[in-house]
Order: sequence, then C-alpha cells, then structure tokens
Amino acid sequence: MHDFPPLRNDLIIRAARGEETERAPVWAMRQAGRSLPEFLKVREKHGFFEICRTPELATEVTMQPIRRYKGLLDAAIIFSDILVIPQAFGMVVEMNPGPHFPETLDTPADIQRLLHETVNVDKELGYVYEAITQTRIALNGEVPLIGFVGAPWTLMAYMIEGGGSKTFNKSKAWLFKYPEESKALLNRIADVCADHLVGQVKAGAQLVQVFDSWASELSPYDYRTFSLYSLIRLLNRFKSQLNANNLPQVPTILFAKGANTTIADQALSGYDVLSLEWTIEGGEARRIVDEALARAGQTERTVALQGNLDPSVLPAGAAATEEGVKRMSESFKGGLNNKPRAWVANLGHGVTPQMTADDVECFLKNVWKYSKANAGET
Ligand SMILES: Cc1c2[nH]c(c1CCC(=O)O)Cc1[nH]c(c(CCC(=O)O)c1C)Cc1[nH]c(c(CCC(=O)O)c1C)Cc1[nH]c(c(C)c1CCC(=O)O)C2
Repeated sequence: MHDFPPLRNDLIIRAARGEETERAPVWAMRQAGRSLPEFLKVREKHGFFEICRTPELATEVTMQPIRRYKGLLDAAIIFSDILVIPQAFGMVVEMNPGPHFPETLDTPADIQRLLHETVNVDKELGYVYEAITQTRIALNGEVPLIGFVGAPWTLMAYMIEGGGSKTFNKSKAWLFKYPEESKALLNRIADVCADHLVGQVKAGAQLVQVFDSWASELSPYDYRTFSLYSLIRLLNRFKSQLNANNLPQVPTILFAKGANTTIADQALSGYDVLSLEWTIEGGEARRIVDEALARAGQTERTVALQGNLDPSVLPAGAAATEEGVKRMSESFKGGLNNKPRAWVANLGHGVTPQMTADDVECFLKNVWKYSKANAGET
C-alpha cells in the first residue's frame, strides 16, 4: 500500500458502516461525465476508452466534479467503465456512442473464444490501478475514492446481447436453456470482478460499488439463483483476498437497480450498503432490511442504504429538486434526534447528459440543507 495523505472527510465511510451522521454524505453516480463542459472538452480530443486507459486523463476527469462542486461532494468515483472486464477477457468493446460488441457470445461453445481462461488483472487492468493511485494523490485526503465493477449478471448480459437491450431475450435464453453453463460463466466473471476490486483497493480505493444495472430484468427467483448467487461468490472472494493480502476490509455497496422484490435477500448477502432505485421509498426499504436482519438473527449488523432521487427530477428545475430532496430526506432519516442513520444520499441512477452541472449542484446543496439533523422541523 502507498502512503497517502490522511483522509479529512470520512462521512460516507461512517454512514456505510451503519452509523448515524450529522448530515447525509452525498455523491452522484456518473458525477463525472457529459453534464460537465470540462469533461466534454477532454472528450473532444480523446476517445472514451482512451480516457479510461490513460491514468492522467482518468485522474483529471475523476477530479473534475470534485473541483467544480467544491466541498459539496463526500466521495469521488474513479473514472472507468464496467465493460473493462469483458475487454480483459479479450472481447472487443466499442463506444459509439453506447457500448457495442462486434462479436457476442451466442452459445456456450463461444465461451472458448474468450481469450483468457482466467484473467491476470494486474496485466490487463493495471491502468485502472495506476489511475486510482494518481487520483488518491490528487485528492490529497479531501474525500474517499470509490472503486467499482459491474455485476456478473449485468456483464454476462452485455457479452451476450452485444450492447443494451429492450428485452434481454438472448441473455435470458442462456439462463433458461443453459443454466449450468450460465452459472459457470457467471462464476468466472465473478472471480475476475473480485480480483479487479482487490486490485483497486490495493491501489487506493477506499470503498467499492458493484453495479447490477440489469437486476430488475430477472424474476425474484432468477435474481436469487443467478445474479445474487454470483454476487455473493464475488463478495466472499473479494473479502478473503483482502484478508490474505493484508488489505483493509473496505465498505461494499451493491446497486441492484430496481430489484426491489429481493431487498430482503440482498440485505443478507453481506454487502454493507444497498443502493436503491427511485421505485421504492427509503423508509419502506429500511423496514424490509431491518426485518430481514431481525428474522435472520443478525441484529448486530446494520445494512446502510444509498439513494435514491429519480434523476429525471433534476432537469425539471430547482423547485422540483428541492421538493424531491426534502421528501427523500424525510424518508431515509430515522436516527435518534432526527439524524440520518446509515444513509448515503445519491440519485436512484446516474447523472445524464440532459442535466446541467447547475442541476447537479442544486441537488447536492439541497441534500446538505435537508439531511442535517432537525432540518425541516418547525
Ligand atoms: C451500465 C454501465 C456502463 N458503465 C457503467 C454502468 C453502470 C451504471 C449504470 O447503470 O449506468 C458504470 C460507469 N460508467 C462510467 C462511470 C464513471 C464514474 C462516474 O460514475 O462518474 C461509471 C461508474 C463512465 C461513463 N461510461 C459511459 C460514459 C459516456 C460515454 C462518453 O463519454 O461518450 C461515461 C461518462 C459510456 C457507457 N458505459 C456503459 C453504458 C451503457 C454507456 C453509454 C450510456 C451513456 O451514454 O450514458 C456501461
């Protein structure tokens, strides 16, 4: 491990560990990206994956929102993509403008086409670790740095569909026609994802998030059987390798987008924080999580929650954003004396190019205003 400057803001780490905080820590998924004119400027000259693979550029765009929203953000997230894992397996992924795989996995026989049986993450993804180390130096202890990976199911779906999909017909056909081969593929992806997260922690990541963007496509049974099963394998391997390498057990966040019917199962999966889409209220999710923990006898554990304002509220303007943040804060608070407990404020999904930087700043300022203890009380 490198010697980095001491951390001056550990609010998100305390919330992720289940503590009450004086106000809710806040960041925004995709806070770096096309809502920022300074990002678009870098993008004029450099390709998307070129930025990911050039540590100086990745560091620069990771730092852009930290600089712009001076003091308002409680975390940075490393600029990279979930699709670096299929690339590490040897698949070609283009960004034009969405992700596109010229060659997809059509049947289990195609798995042989994956160049690597296992992936040496240091060799294939060392550029991410270099970017993380450079970003930690640039952050100078201002806020923690989040590392991330895609979830095995979401990555498998991309590798089979070749890009986004409305129906997920091809990837679901795999699950139902070739369940054993699908599980084997999910396991293989999970192991590489775990290794990639370990590499990120070794390089300086202080929390990690797993993005299961296509979680809501599966029935509760299939989510448990295929996705959550591989997410638990990923987590167990990650934690045991951190131990084996004398690395800190950093907080883990699971974003199973829209998978609201399996929140109780997610609560028992071992992740420290569950990130929610806007299709469930914070208070309702808290009740489900706490009941699941009580039923399982895990009363000493707290599972924190993250989220979950509908991102579409932001472009609707300052009044709508203030009203949305106020309602969100009321729903997620619940600590003693009206303090936020075990809550990381965020959007329910990422910042989009439809938002301006001012829209995002308005969101952040309102979280500061309404998530404070006693805010909004008369
Ligand atoms: C599904 C997914 C992907 N990538 C990611 C996910 C999970 C989150 C989610 O559900 O949105 C994760 C991701 N992608 C990116 C980050 C960077 C860190 C951050 O959050 O600021 C993160 C955490 C940069 C990016 N990844 C991408 C961009 C925009 C591309 C560009 O600059 O041209 C950025 C800033 C491209 C990308 N990458 C991906 C898609 C579907 C797209 C195109 C969609 C879009 O246009 O927004 C795959």
